[in-house]
Amino acid sequence: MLKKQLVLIVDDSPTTLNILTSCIEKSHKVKVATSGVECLEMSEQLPQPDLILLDVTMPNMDGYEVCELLKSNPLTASIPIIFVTGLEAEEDEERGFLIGAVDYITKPFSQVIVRARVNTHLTIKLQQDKLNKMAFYDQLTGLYNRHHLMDTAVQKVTTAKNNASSLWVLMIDIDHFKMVNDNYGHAIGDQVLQKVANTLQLESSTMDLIARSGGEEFIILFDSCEGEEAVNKSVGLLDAIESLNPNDINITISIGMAKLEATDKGFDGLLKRADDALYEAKKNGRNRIEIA
Ligand SMILES: Nc1nc2c(ncn2[C@@H]2O[C@H](COP(=O)(O)OP(=O)(O)OP(=O)(O)O)[C@@H](O)[C@H]2O)c(=O)[nH]1
Repeated sequence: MLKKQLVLIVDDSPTTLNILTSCIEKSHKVKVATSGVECLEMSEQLPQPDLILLDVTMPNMDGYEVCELLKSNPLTASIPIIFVTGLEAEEDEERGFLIGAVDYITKPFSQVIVRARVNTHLTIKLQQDKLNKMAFYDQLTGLYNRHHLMDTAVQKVTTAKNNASSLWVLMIDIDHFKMVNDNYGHAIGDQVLQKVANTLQLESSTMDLIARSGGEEFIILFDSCEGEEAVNKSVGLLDAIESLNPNDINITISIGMAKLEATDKGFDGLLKRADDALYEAKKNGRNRIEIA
């Protein structure tokens, strides 16, 4: 069964809150906020709302200001907002759309219309979330995919160069993975990939960016991490996989590491050095780390 989506209703009038809640609470989860400040706080809290019904005229901070703040915050920018308001002039409605609302409902409202519009925008949000998931994440392991990693890596290179901070790239490849498929079958191979991915994620810090770049290959970016620390972290990954024994199969990985240099113009050269180092690690016997 589909998980119920969450709607945050924001209004300083308890009567309006009650009517709107009764309109939609049968089909959706509902939370309420009675001020703009409360709305901003609740919008960042997990689980985040899938949709916000926002009153315009409220004391202290009006709905337009709340909407602008939500849209300028990367954590809340993608939450759709419907204004529900007594202001019915065309300029008011235009202003609502111009600052990023997806819809505008004027009071007194029809419950049927509110329900229909809420359902429409929740459906769009659900589809948008699914598309984002497919665009950014690897289906088998749940890690980021190569496409997302490449986009993010370019930004990280720019940030590291501007701040003169360090950035490391690790290319990781499971050793002799073809034998796992050949000996145990593709389905077990998939389970091994999932367990390796999970371990790499658990062993890394939340700041590290981990992606499955294809097949049995992974890429990790270490941000603001100096040489000795980066090497220690890589050794930790190597050891964790060696002792994992997924499905009672002895698995090891090889790692190629490279550090961003002042001469690097973008991410490609850095990635190529990590790839060359990985090739050396394979050539020199596997289950080992080589640094470019
Ligand atoms: N089960 C499974 N296997 C995959 C997947 N993607 C790629 N592979 C397999 O991964 C294997 C990679 O084999 P190779 O490139 O020869 O490398 P290897 O056997 O790991 O050998 P080295 O890298 O040299 O240590 C191939 O058998 C691919 O079919 C996947 O999503 N699931």
